[in-house]
Amino acid sequence: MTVGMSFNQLSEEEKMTHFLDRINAGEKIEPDDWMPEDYRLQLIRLISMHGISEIMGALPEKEWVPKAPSLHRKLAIMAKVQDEMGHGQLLLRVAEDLMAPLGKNRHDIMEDLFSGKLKFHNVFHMDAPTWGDAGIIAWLVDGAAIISQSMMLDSSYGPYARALKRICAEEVFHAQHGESIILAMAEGTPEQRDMLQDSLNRWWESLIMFFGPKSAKETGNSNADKNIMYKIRTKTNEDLRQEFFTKYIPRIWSLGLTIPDDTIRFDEDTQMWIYKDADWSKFKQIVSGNGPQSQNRLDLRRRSYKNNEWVRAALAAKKVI
Ligand SMILES: CC(C)(COP(=O)(O)OP(=O)(O)OC[C@H]1O[C@@H](n2cnc3c(N)ncnc32)[C@H](O)[C@@H]1OP(=O)(O)O)[C@@H](O)C(=O)NCCC(=O)NCCSC(=O)Cc1ccccc1
Repeated sequence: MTVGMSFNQLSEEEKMTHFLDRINAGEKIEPDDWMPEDYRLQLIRLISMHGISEIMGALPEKEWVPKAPSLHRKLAIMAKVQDEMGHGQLLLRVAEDLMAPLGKNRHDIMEDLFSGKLKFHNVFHMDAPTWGDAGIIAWLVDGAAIISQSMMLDSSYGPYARALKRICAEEVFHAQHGESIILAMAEGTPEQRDMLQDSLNRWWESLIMFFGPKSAKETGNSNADKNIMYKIRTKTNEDLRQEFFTKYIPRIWSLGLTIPDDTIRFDEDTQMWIYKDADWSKFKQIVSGNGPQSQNRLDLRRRSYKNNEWVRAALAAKKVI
């Protein structure tokens, strides 16, 4: 920047260069800083989806709170459900700050969820019919979430990076809770092992989908490519999926469980896992609200939002929110 010149006098191109210099130097962008519109929109897209997924993600395990097999398990799963809701609240606050200059707030996020404009993660549209599913969600879905979120701990957007520090620390506790359920079932009766294997079979394709489709790296124009350029994230969807395989496939095999994909293997030449890809047309259907539990869970969220209207009105009258 020329000495004596204020930031506002710069052309849009010069502002962009200044912004990219800042993020390339590892500086954090804060809510009141100048940011390109595209950066703001990418953050809103990612963080509002992440936040709402945490909230919708509490619902499959919430179903297991009354049915947990012991008091110890009930306390742990209840704490996890509360944590996930807390993560959602934290992230929606971050998204709200980004949306405020566009004249939007949390109500718009909820309306977008109810109208289907704002999608939530594929895994939370699925059934969780047995205790094995509760174990797989905590062990492998949280395990996948830790992998995808840890890559953003040093995200260029300060408020997101700071929120993720707390979220990732809590997700580690969740994954340990899941591992404990899985180990107990894997060492249990033949019926418990069968239940666990059934759950893994049911969840495997959803776990492949969790990281999103392979990004269109060639075009350089996918969300992942843009977000890598903006230093919001550091890895592509496929990098994350491969990391997940490397971490969890040996653990799954060591428990004597089988992965429902007889093509899966590590290729020494490419140092990549070869696997059967997910059905991405099915993924599109699921995330568009046509998964087995999509509408039930959306209805539950809709009802609770409506029932709590009076709380929001009371807080707004007191100017608390
Ligand atoms: C890496 C990725 C997952 C995907 O990369 P992106 O750059 O976003 O995507 P990309 O452009 O490659 O995809 C093209 C289109 O596909 C969409 N899409 C992609 N994947 C999914 C999907 N799985 N499900 C549904 N849609 C998906 C994507 O939005 C885009 O749609 P658009 O074109 O915009 O309409 C990213 O969202 C991320 O890092 N999120 C932050 C962390 C986070 O959200 N964590 C998880 C939740 S919390 C958790 O799990 C903890 C927990 C555990 C247990 C219980 C309770 C809670």
